[in-house]
Amino acid sequence: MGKIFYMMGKSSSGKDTIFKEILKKKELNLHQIVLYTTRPARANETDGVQYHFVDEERLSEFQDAGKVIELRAYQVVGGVWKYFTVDDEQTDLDTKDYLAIGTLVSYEKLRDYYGAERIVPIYVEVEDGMRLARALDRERRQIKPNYDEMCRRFLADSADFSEENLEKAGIKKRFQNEELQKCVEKITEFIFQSK
Ligand SMILES: Nc1ncnc2c1ncn2[C@@H]1O[C@H](COP(=O)(O)OP(=O)(O)OP(=O)(O)O)[C@@H](O)[C@H]1O
Repeated sequence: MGKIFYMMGKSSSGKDTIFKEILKKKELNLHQIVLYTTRPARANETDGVQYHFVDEERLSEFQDAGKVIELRAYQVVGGVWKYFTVDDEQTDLDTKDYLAIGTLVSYEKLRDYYGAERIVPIYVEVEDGMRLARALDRERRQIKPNYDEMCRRFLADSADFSEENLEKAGIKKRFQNEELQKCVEKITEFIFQSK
């Protein structure tokens, strides 16, 4: 039986970094779930790689077919961009295991859709002060740092990943990301055991 290993954590907890490291481990044989979005592709993006870029009409077709597992909509200047997970032919849980990143809410939706035995949460945690310092370091390296947005995300994630919400979602196991390689090794071992 295939499983979806679902990585979550507050902003700058290191999800993206760990995700890439885990995918490099060929022995785990994990596949990616490519999300869908209605936002236009950026110049350096390729359809089917970062996202499947689709229009509202295609989204409606997926919705009518009951294939949209979770959807998030963001108001942006000039419209609304939607990001969503589709139960399409790329996800073959009979034979393959997957690695994905998401929010606590999207985790719960996938779990309700596929069943708890198929979705394994991987919650990454870093002490708040260290996490904020990493977020600031990362932001400083941007060509146009956006400190307002960094602070907004930091505060929003405190609420989204509150102890109460983690408890409600049934998240018990936590992986501390103090030292990257140690954390990656622990998660790799955990995935092997959970397969
Ligand atoms: N163990 C670690 N030690 C030091 N720095 C780390 C460690 N893990 C990640 N980082 C750094 O912390 C920053 C945040 O990591 P990353 O972008 O992977 O976080 P994220 O959880 O994906 O954040 P977001 O949700 O905001 O995109 C990056 O600059 C990354 O290089």
